[in-house]
Order: sequence, then C-alpha cells, then structure tokens
Amino acid sequence: MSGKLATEYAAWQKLQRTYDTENTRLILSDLFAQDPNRFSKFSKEYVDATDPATTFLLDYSKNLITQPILDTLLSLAREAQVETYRDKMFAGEHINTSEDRAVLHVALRNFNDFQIQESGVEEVVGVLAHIKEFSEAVRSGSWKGYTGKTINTIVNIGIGGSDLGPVMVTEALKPYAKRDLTVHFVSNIDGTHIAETTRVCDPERTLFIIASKTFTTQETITNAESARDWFLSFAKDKAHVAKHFVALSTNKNAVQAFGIDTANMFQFWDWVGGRYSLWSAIGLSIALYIGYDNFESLLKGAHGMDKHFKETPLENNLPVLLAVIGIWYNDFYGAQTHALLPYDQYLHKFADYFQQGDMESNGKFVTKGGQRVDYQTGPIIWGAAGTNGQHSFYQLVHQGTKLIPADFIAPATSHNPIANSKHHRILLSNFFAQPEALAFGKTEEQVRKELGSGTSEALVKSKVFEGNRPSNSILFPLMTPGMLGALIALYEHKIFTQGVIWGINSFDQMGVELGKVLAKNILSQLDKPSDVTGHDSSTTGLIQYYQKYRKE
Ligand SMILES: O=P(O)(O)OC[C@H]1O[C@H](O)[C@H](O)[C@@H](O)[C@@H]1O
Repeated sequence: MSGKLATEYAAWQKLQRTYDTENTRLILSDLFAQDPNRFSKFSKEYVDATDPATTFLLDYSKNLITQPILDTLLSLAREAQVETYRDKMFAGEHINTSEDRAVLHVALRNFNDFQIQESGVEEVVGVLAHIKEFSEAVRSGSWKGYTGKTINTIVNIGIGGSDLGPVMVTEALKPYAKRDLTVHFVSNIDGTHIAETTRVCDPERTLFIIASKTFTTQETITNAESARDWFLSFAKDKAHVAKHFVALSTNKNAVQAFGIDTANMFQFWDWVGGRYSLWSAIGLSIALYIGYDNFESLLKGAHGMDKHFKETPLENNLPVLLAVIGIWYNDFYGAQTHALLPYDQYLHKFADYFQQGDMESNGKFVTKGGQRVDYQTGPIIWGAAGTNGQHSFYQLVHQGTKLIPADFIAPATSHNPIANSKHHRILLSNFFAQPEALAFGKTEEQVRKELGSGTSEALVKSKVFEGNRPSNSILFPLMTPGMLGALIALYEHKIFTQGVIWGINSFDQMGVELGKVLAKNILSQLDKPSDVTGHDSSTTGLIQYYQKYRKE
C-alpha cells in the first residue's frame, strides 16, 4: 500500500498480460496431467508451533495457477508492501488512518509474546481474568439471580460484530458447551427477535449481556431497554438489574447511564474493530458457554496463526496465499463472489460471520489516499454448510455462467460419529467429490458414451460439465477451540492482505452511516403524513402507503 493504485504495480500489469495471453490455456485437467507433483507443490500443512493438535491441510492445487503466476501474485504482495503493513499492524501503528486508530485484535490473543505499544494493551490480561472469574461464577452456580436461583440462560444483545462472532463460535464449538446453559442471541431491531426470545426465558435465571462497542447502536440499546423492561416487570426492583445485566463496551459513561454497575462491565478498546472483536470482552458469551479454558484455547489457536502470518515468508504464508489467489479471480477473471462451504454442520454460521468480516472490511471504492479505484475490491461472500448447498445452489456453481471460486472446509473426524461414522463418511465423500467435479467436469464425449447413440443433442449438452472451476480445500483432524481460532485468524489475515494490495482501509466502515442518518430522519416523520417531506416520490409513496395501513 504505497499510495499507488493496485493497477500501477508492475506485477499487476504483468498479471494482466499473463491473463490476456494464457487464460485459455489454464485448464486444470491439463495442469494436473502435465505435473504429477501438482498436489504436493500446491498444498501445505499448517502445524501450530506450540500445539501440534491444531493442524490442517490447505490444498490450493485446484486453482487456475502455475508456479510463475503464483510467483507474480506474490511479487504483487511484495510490491504493495504487505510485509511492511503487516509489521505496522503488529507494532500498533495507526493503520486505520481515517479513524486514526491502531488495529490490534492480535493483541487480544497475544499472551505477552509480541511487543505491542498501545495504550490499553496492558489491560488485556486483566479483562481476561475478569471474564474467567465471572464465567466461572456463573457456570459453577455461585452467581445467583435475584431470587437466589442459578443462571441457566444467557441472552447476548448485540448486532454486527457484537453478535456474529459469538453466534458463529458458540455454534461451532457446541461440543464443548455446558449443555444445561442455553445461549440466545438477539440482534434485530424487529421486536419479534427480543419478544420471541424472552418468551422462552425465566427472568429469575436469565443473564442479559449487552454487547456494544459504542453503546450507542440503536438496535442494541432499544433491545436492551426492552429486555430491562421485561425483566423489571417480574423483578420490580431496579436494584436487581445488577444480578441480571452485564455490559461489554468501550463506553463506560453510556454503560453507567443505562444503569449497569461498572463492576459488571467488561471493557475493550477502540483499537478492536467490531468485526474483529470476538477475541475481546465481546467473547464473554463464548466463555460462559464453552468455559474459560476453551475460550483461551480459541485465542491461542488464533495467536499461532498470527505468528505464522507474521513470521513466515510470503511463499509459504497461508493467509497470503489465499489472498493472492483470491485477487487472481477477483481482479483478472472478473469473479464477483467467493463461496465459503464448510462441510461441518457446526460451522453453519461461518459464511454469515465472514460476510461482515470480509465485506465490511474490503467493500470500499476509495483508497486510503482518497482515489477512486479502477479495479474490483472485496468479493461478495456467501455460502452454506454442506451438503445442504448441493441441493440448492450448486447447480449454478457447476453449470451456471459465473465463475465462483470456493473454499471447501471439513473435519476428518466428527464429534458425532453416529452409525459408526456412516454419516461422516458420506459427508466427506461429498467434500472430496464436489471440488473434483468442479475442477474436472465431464466432457461431451463422456456424456455421449454414457448415454449411447440416439440421445438428443440437447440432452447431451445439458449433461456436460465444463469443469475448470477453482477451489481451495481445508481439511483438519477435528473441530477444536484451537483449530477454530486458527481458521478464523487465517481468514482475518487473508482479508488484511487483500486490503493492503487494493490500497484500501480495511478497518473503517463509513458505508454503514448514510442509511442510519436517513432512518433517523424518517423515524421522526413516520407519525403524520404532513411530516413526510424532503424525499423522492418513491420514498414518499412508500412511507405514505405504510401510514395508510399501520396499526399501533
Ligand atoms: O458494537 P457496536 O458499537 O454496537 O456496533 C455494532 C456494529 O455497528 C455497525 O453496524 C458497524 O458497522 C459494525 O462494524 C459494528 O459491529
């Protein structure tokens, strides 16, 4: 990120020439036929240096790359100074320039390893100790509700980064959960969300966690107020709020104003971005659900990946490899999207989580220097857990007109090896088969042979799979807290690397502001038709139609 547009880099221009002259010759079946060692050349095993149980295989051989293309992609990363910016991030420099902030989620899982200079970093250990103490008190039953009963239900109220991370991780690590504790997540301002949640809660045994970095987010504060009203309709006395409401925030004053005892506030700092905050106090619901030790293992797994990212040369650096391969499709092949396809039911929220992680980070058209980019930046992230996706959108992935690079992710062993692991073997046979089908397809000749003579041409054509559709595969022994930490950090650093190459600020989110401002103005106009002014005819017409039919 040298102040240049990515298209100005020599490596970018070389990649463009390579794409223009070679893309028709980049055929996966040929590339595999030409090189029997392709898999061993283009796959790598990750092993955490301090915990060898955190390990996975990344197979990137089914990509439309050759060694010279990969070398040029890595030259692009070097020319964009990925290593320099990575080191600036780890050193606590204010690389979030528009907000003049450091970007230090790595400091939340550092365990005194890297030396990081930034105010607040020295407080991380104390907050972790607070999380440990509190989560153990709730889990052991020593923390009691206002009638002396133990807590059996946690309701996390938060949105965006104060919701998606805890949701995804508590789902992913369910096998490690205290099963007599139920966790709910309320995010949507739609009253249905909080109403349907409190309906199944016992006020005497429910703990509300109000999770908001700013503590000003309209949805979260409104939901928190309604939760407090619901609670007080049973408990009556405001003094009981202290036993049932805790806050996770950077904003002490607003927490106090809400009426939460600051002794029950878990702090974090402005250098923790919302979408990178599950490692901070925002992870309290995770610690409550899976226990502090498992939460710490999650952090340690991420730290191992941080070390790998910081210390490994780019050609062996897994987040960097994923990043540059992604750029090859996004910027040269014109791929609009990237699919995350975990073959693990526990990871069913993984794509949702990285929708925010990636799209809020890299969905930007202006560089850090204020120039309009003349290339594509962040892809649309989407996906679903296998094999469900196969029965819905895979048709388009296999035979549609769009190129959809995808990451397939799976554990070798299931936490639920029911029917002698029959389910898991079937699941994994699909995990292996889909990338194979995407890459190698089925030729017209094969179809013809199968169907025999006399088959209509149209039917033959409809059964052809062109193949040559790229994917990565990530396979690991078992989903553990450490493994999940490493996997999330792998994608975080991929996003970072791409952002540096595109020259954008991956750590602000100005694009969410305009809608908020307009909604605030519209909210003040909703009561009376005569108040509806200053809009285009479409918006005015929609508001007036609402006013005709609304019922209070
Ligand atoms: O944690 P909060 O301050 O309530 O913010 C919640 C969310 O708000 C906005 O939508 C931001 O774009 C997100 O990045 C953030 O995670």
